[in-house]
Amino acid sequence: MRRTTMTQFKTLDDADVTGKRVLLRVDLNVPIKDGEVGDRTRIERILPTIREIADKGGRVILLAHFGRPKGQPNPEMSLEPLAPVLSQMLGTPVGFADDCIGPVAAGIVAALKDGNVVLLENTRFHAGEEKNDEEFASQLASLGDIFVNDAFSAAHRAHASTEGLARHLPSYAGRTMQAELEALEKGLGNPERPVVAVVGGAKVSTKIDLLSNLVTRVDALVIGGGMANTFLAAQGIDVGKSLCEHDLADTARAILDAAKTAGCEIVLPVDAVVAGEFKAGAANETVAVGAVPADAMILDAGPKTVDLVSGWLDKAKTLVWNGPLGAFEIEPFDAATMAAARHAARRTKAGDLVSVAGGGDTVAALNQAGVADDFTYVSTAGGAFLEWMEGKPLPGVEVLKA
Ligand SMILES: Nc1ncnc2c1ncn2[C@@H]1O[C@H](COP(=O)(O)OP(=O)(O)O)[C@@H](O)[C@H]1O
Ligand SMILES: O=C(OP(=O)(O)O)[C@H](O)COP(=O)(O)O
Repeated sequence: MRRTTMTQFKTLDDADVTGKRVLLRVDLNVPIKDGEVGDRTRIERILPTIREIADKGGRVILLAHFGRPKGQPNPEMSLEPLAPVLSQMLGTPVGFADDCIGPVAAGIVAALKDGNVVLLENTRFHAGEEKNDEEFASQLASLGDIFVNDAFSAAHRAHASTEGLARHLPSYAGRTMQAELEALEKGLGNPERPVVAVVGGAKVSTKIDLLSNLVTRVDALVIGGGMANTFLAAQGIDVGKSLCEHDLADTARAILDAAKTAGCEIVLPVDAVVAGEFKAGAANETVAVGAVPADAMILDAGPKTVDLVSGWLDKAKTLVWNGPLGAFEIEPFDAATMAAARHAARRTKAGDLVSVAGGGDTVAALNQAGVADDFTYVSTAGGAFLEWMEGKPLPGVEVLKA
């Protein structure tokens, strides 16, 4: 189906971290529910790298983004609440600096002792992060002696803390970065057909372009969640107030054409659970996709769609899944995602399916269904995982090879 040769970058095995200031890029873009961290998988996965560096006497300076604050400080997207969570999970104090560059960051880094850990504020509070600005990258670089990237799930972004920084400092892959690439290669390097991809979720504009390539690599593509609404609308179906990117209608139609050319079956919802508000327990009804009321929004796939998806999961030998089929965080709109997760898990346990799923919310959904351990592999990455599958070079990985 793809792919690159295995890892040609340096790892922590090659790094001398003792007494060094180690800028460690991690992905703390975790689901937050009622002000609390929901699913902790992304944090759990970075603990071994943090511990290894700290145990070897390195000074760990954590860099991460949260949400999409568009280059401006935004208290709602502060990483500060993550510091006590990290501290509790690591079993060691984790300091916090409320800026990732400048005197505040420099001061807290200068005070670090060997084995200490500090978290710096959201890198995306500076416009230079997403622009991969040289000056911003060099300001980050001035805080460290070496750079370790353990954020595979952000490796598809050519940002200052995922890509630019690696051109300023000696750079290494962290243990999670290494493990993700090895596991994906093992699970999907040479997949058994039919390969069925399921793509849902809410990040429509950033993921839709990937689909035109994905359809050339898989036998069927199930489109669900918010992503499906854009495709339904592109076919002239009224989706009411649903999450939908109407200006991507042409892109959606081009993907449908590309799928036809490639012989990839596209599976779209045939029915939907709709509600007037995005709220747990909101009054809802199940309707055919052609009958969504103008003042309602699609929040889940309906039972006929669930049957359709199950049928494709039965045909599949390999499943690649990113993005939930509905707003699974709020009941009862979790039904389709839970049903598909459990169905795929059953087939995997029976030895009939290789199932690889990824994405912050997708992992949370699998944990909510209680089946994450039954999947062949669960990646922390969503968009990066899909881009890896397409064979697209990931900037955050490529720069480590340079
Ligand atoms: N029909 C829908 N309407 C609104 N939001 C949806 C819908 N279906 C799924 N979602 C939302 O998609 C989000 C996950 O999307 P995304 O970030 O793309 O996935 P991942 O993090 O797994 O890559 C969830 O918060 C979920 O509530
Ligand atoms: O959560 C992430 O991606 P994902 O939702 O595709 O898994 C990563 O942290 C990247 O975030 P971004 O899509 O805002 O660049």
